[in-house]
Amino acid sequence: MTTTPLIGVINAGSSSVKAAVFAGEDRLLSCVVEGIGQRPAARAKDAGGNAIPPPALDPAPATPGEAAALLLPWLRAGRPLQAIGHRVVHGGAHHARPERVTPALLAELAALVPLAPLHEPHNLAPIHAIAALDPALPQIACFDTAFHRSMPPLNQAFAIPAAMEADGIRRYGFHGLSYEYIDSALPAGLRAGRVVVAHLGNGASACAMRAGVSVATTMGFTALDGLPMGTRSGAIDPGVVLHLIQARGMSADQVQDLLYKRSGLLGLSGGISSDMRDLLASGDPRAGFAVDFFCLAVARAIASLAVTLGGLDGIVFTAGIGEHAAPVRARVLGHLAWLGVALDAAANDAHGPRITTAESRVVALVLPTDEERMIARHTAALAFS
Ligand SMILES: Nc1ncnc2c1ncn2[C@@H]1O[C@H](COP(=O)(O)OP(=O)(O)O)[C@@H](O)[C@H]1O
Ligand SMILES: CC(=O)OP(=O)(O)O
Ligand SMILES: [Mg+2]
Repeated sequence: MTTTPLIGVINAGSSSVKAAVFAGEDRLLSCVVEGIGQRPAARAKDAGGNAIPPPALDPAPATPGEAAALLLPWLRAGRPLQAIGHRVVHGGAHHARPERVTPALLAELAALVPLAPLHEPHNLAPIHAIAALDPALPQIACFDTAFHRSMPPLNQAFAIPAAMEADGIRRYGFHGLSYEYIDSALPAGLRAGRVVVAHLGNGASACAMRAGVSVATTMGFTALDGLPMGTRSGAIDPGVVLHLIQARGMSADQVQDLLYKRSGLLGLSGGISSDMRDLLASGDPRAGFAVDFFCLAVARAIASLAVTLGGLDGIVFTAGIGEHAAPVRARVLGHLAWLGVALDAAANDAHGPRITTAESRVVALVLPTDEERMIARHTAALAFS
């Protein structure tokens, strides 16, 4: 009798680490560690969604890499995992699909750390920890950039000297595992249509896709471009960066810290919070300004991405803010009413899945993303094919 292999998954994001065990499409258990670097807290669920004791966070992890190392023994307790899949945010120009981890691959990925300073080190740390503990256990790296390698050259280029693109300075795009999962969860009729997916979490981006293929996306060479995020600026006039260095005497490290860690919702709100929950609950006008800025930026991105598709049939909201923040969705869609988007307010308050009226020309949906399931699918396909 053959048994379905058990696959462990580690998904280190910028503000959280999610981990899970899958047997085929069955999610046996999952855990999320949030508040890393501040007040870390863990929650865990069994296959039925019931709370189970999470791993002890002792010592308290200061980075997602440290949290992932604590999660590993918990994932493996009494369970012989046959492979582990990891989200690796940046795969660079040469990795268009998931790959088995080898020392050569790890050396190549280490060179990409400066392009994803909030993610790549934390993605690679657990891979190294597991390789040291159990060198025979197959590990699979699943790249957030891979899904976007299909984008047409026009949507990958920056308007800089062409030779620089050949040297790798181009739009890579991120959140690809999330977009790929959402594609698999779209209703069949919409899947063939012109769809913009808004992945709005602590990191946020949007992607124009059609028939399972990424056409254009808001994030760029790094996960700093595009929409404003929890603490990242999103798109900003590059002249500001030059000014900060040349006229204000800031070092490159100081500018990096400013744009990655002190900007976005946190910066716009005057330091109130990077968390959309806090901003929506706050009566402070600076929090309201940050929320307004975010909603308008998302709506502008959706309209701009619709151009790359030649029109728009569907909008999907996903990730922490997209799945849970009804007021944000309502405001974004309000800005897009002129495109023929008619919000169903009651359905939106109930978190969908469909949040537009039957008459709406464009359908809007709320679909929970599942990057871990996508990683498990890729890992099983690659490790046991
Ligand atoms: N109920 C909610 N209302 C508004 N925002 C929420 C809610 N739940 C979660 N969020 C937002 O989602 C973000 C986390 O999203 P998630 O996709 O889990 O992040 P990550 O980028 O770490 O994977 C939080 O920073 C928070 O702002
Ligand atoms: C790429 C990225 O920004 O990821 P996250 O949303 O997990 O921070
Ligand atoms: Mg995420």
